[in-house]
Amino acid sequence: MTTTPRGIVVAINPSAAFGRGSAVGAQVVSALRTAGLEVTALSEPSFDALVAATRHALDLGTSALVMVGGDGMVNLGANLLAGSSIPLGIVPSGTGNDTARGLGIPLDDTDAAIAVLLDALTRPPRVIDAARVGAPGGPQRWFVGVLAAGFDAVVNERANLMRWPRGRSRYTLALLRELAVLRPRRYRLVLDGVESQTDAMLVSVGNNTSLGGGMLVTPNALLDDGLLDVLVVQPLSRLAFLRIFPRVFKGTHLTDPRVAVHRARTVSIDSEGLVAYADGERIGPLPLEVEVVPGALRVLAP
Ligand SMILES: Nc1ncnc2c1ncn2[C@@H]1O[C@H](COP(=O)(O)OP(=O)(O)OP(=O)(O)O)[C@@H](O)[C@H]1O
Repeated sequence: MTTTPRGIVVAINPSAAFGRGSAVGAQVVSALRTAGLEVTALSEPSFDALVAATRHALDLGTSALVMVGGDGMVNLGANLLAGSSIPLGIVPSGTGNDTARGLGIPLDDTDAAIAVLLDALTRPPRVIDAARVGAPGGPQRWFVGVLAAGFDAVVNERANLMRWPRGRSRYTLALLRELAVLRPRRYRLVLDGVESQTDAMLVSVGNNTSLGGGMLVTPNALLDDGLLDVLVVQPLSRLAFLRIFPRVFKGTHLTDPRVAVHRARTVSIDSEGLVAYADGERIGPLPLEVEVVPGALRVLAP
């Protein structure tokens, strides 16, 4: 199939939010066609097939790439488009949708998200930062939202290993299981070249504000300030951790003296036996190096 530069590519994750993505995808394609756009709709049986199909469609030329899915799909879009002039659109249909949330795209109203997308297509795209992450000397990949390298990453790894239950309760169950064995970990952090060793419960690196479906770990992060917000939560008893944890949903945990946020352009993180996640996707074991690239991404957002 050919795509004229005026055309738009829509990549759909049919399995997003445990199957919601398929219906949302059809709705998006139909609405964009009704609005007069030439749409190349891509939905494949596997993630790898979708990556290949999307790459091919981008090679043929497009005026925008719209991802229908959750943060994992946005992460794919960012990895395909960072550094290019093609804008990334998002119609959220995932579980967490934290990138869309931070960009101000409607989350639970597909018609409203489509209206925002169509409106954004009439204006120059918004320019935001993206972050590059990789093992020292290894290949790098992009993320837009938050990199988790503490207790939250441990919960994510645990939830991914579970086959049951479906939906968000999987994360709740994983959270409860990991809370039972909660302990601080020793970290080596290098922020803009300044090294420190610290014990911490949570270390997150935010380009955006939230992860896990609205947990505002780095509530003051700005998508266009050329900086990363690095959250460090000092060792806490299980009880103290449980008291602070609900406050993360409102971002009010920052007032606790055991919680600090540092700002940096480059961050290296190391801690033994930890696997990091970014945009909800598994990145890999620490050590990792993160670097913000100002203005790397164009997005179709309010
Ligand atoms: N057919 C498919 N097409 C695309 N992705 C797929 C497919 N099947 C499974 N996936 C998986 O879906 C993941 C991305 O999911 P996505 O982020 O879109 O939704 P989610 O996980 O429900 O939401 P969120 O990431 O916001 O919590 C990919 O990592 C990929 O492995």
